[in-house]
Amino acid sequence: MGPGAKASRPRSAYGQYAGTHVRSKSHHSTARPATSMIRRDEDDDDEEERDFYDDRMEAMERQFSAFKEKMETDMQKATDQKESIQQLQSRVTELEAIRARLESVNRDLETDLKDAKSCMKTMEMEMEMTKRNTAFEADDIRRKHRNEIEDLENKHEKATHRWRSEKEAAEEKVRRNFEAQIDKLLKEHKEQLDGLNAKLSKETETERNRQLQKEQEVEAEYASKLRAAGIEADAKQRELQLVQGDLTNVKSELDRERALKTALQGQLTDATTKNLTLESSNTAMKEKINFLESDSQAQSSAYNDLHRRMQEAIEAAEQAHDKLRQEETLRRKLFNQVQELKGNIRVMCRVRPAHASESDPAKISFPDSDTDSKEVAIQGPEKISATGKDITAAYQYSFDRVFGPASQNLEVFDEISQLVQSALDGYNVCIFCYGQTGSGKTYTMSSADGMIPLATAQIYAEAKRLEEKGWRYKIEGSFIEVYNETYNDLLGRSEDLDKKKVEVRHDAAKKQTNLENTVSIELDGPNRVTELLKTADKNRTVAATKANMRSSRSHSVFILKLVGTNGITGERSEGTLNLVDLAGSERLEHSKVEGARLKETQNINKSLSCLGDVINALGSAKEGAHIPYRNSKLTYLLQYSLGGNSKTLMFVMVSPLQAHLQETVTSLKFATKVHNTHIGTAKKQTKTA
Ligand SMILES: Nc1ncnc2c1ncn2[C@@H]1O[C@H](COP(=O)(O)OP(=O)(O)OP(=O)(O)O)[C@@H](O)[C@H]1O
Repeated sequence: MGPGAKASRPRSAYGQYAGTHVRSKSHHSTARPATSMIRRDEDDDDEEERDFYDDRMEAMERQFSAFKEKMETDMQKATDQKESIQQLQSRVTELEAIRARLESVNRDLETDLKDAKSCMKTMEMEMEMTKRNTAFEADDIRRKHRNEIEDLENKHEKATHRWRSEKEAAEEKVRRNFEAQIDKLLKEHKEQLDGLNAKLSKETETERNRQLQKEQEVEAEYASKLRAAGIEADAKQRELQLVQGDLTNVKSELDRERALKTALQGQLTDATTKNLTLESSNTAMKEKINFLESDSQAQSSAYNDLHRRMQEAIEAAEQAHDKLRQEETLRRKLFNQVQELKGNIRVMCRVRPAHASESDPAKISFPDSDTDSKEVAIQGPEKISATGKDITAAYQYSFDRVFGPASQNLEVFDEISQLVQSALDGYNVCIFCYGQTGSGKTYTMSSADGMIPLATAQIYAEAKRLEEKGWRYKIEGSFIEVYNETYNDLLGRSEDLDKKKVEVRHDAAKKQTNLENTVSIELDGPNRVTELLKTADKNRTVAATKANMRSSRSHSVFILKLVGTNGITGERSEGTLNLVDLAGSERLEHSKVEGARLKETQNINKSLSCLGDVINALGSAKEGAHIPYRNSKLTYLLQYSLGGNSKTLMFVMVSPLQAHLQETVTSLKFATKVHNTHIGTAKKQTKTA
């Protein structure tokens, strides 16, 4: 910097140092010659300049040391920060390691959770199975008890019968003994009586003789005494008084004798009375014997009468049986007429109860539950229009019968028991449950007190009752699953599921369906049904592990073939009872599923819509018109159980939840369509041999 710039240089830039400035260098300056003013001025300028530079240097040094100090402090700080960064980095590394460890633990836990969940699922399934098995076992035990009670009752009846015949034999024996005893007693009594009579007459005779002898002796004595007295009267006057005294004595003795005689006569009278009493008791005894003899005659005549009346009763019973048989035939005819009047396709609706865990129930009401129980009303979600009006949609449906959430399976069965009776009478009957997954189809059909166990129990009881009317029934059961448009035998080996080809053949002439490659079990006792259901359930469980939710995605058809023959009237009837648990009816959108699930969904939608088509065609078609049974495996299997020659009942099952409202309305609409269908008259499969 030049000296010229000095005047304009702002010192204020260094002003901060000005107050503290120590001019040590300026004092150190050499003395200037006082002779030359110019030179002195120049020296002054130099000095000033030097001062200035000194000041600057000092300031710079101070700045430098301050800067150095600051640098050192900053360096220190930087070192500290580096250290703390390093510490933080090592902490971060530690935390990273912990996080990695925790993540792996988390992954392990998730795997465990998954395992536990699948374990829980398996356990739930096992529990369900155990529950069902327990229910079936309870049924077994109940039936076993019932059989045991029947056995005991039979035994009791036999024992009573034996006891009665033993009692009769014992009575007969006692009667005979009694008669023999009476005979013996009478004999003894007669002998006694004869002995007594003989003894009495002998005693009487002896006594009479003794009296007579005594009288004669007394008379002889008296006569001799009289004679002696008469002879001696004259001679012995004085002796007269003695004799008179003697006479008095004799008289008194005579009186005594007479009294004795009277006493003896009294005794004789007594003996005669006794004899008479004995004779009268003898007569009474004889009368009694006669009475007893006449009683046994009366008894044998009563027996003959009874025998005759029994024969008459047997004949009357035979006639009554004949009449009963005729009435049974008439009953079947009338029963069928009633069924026809009710229509050959009936629709009933059942709303299941909500579980404790289910909230948000739909608004479902039963307007005529106190009277006919045929209506169900559903209210849609609440909506208010732009003008503020309540425009909540309300739907009302009417069916042959509506069951509310409180209804029990037994109550439901009451309504279908007539159709089960029809199957025994030779009709083809098809009862199916329709509704979305979880709406209660399986509960209604296959639970321990569901339609399948109750229907088979009724069939057994009814078949037994009809035995006395000459009917003998052969009952055969099969259980078929329709999954992905293929048939599976639920009574076959579980290894054969989805492998063994089950064939369905129709005999158009006999209007019968025959299954090939399937196991059909002859149900010769109620326990066999339980076994059958257990096998089917086991196979369904195996199938469920192959495809999740398979039971909801497949149709199951329980088929009972009932062939009855009447040995007396020569009648024969062949009926079939089909109990169908349909796959869940909810319409899954194809776009939302893929792969195996898509195929399942397509097949379910196809078979359910085919069922609707078949019912629709049956309702509208003329005789002989084409019915599209072949369009799905389900309708093909049920060909002869849907339509002209059969009676059909559809249960539309309804979930009580608001979340399922849309599906509920769809199901109820479908059911209404079916309800409005009128199918032709059913024909009974009866032949006369
Ligand atoms: N009437 C009822 N009373 C009591 N519980 C019922 C009733 N109906 C159904 N449930 C219960 O509701 C649940 C679903 O019923 P269920 O399994 O029968 O439905 P689903 O329609 O057969 O379903 P999926 O199509 O999956 O087979 C089950 O836990 C069942 O026990």
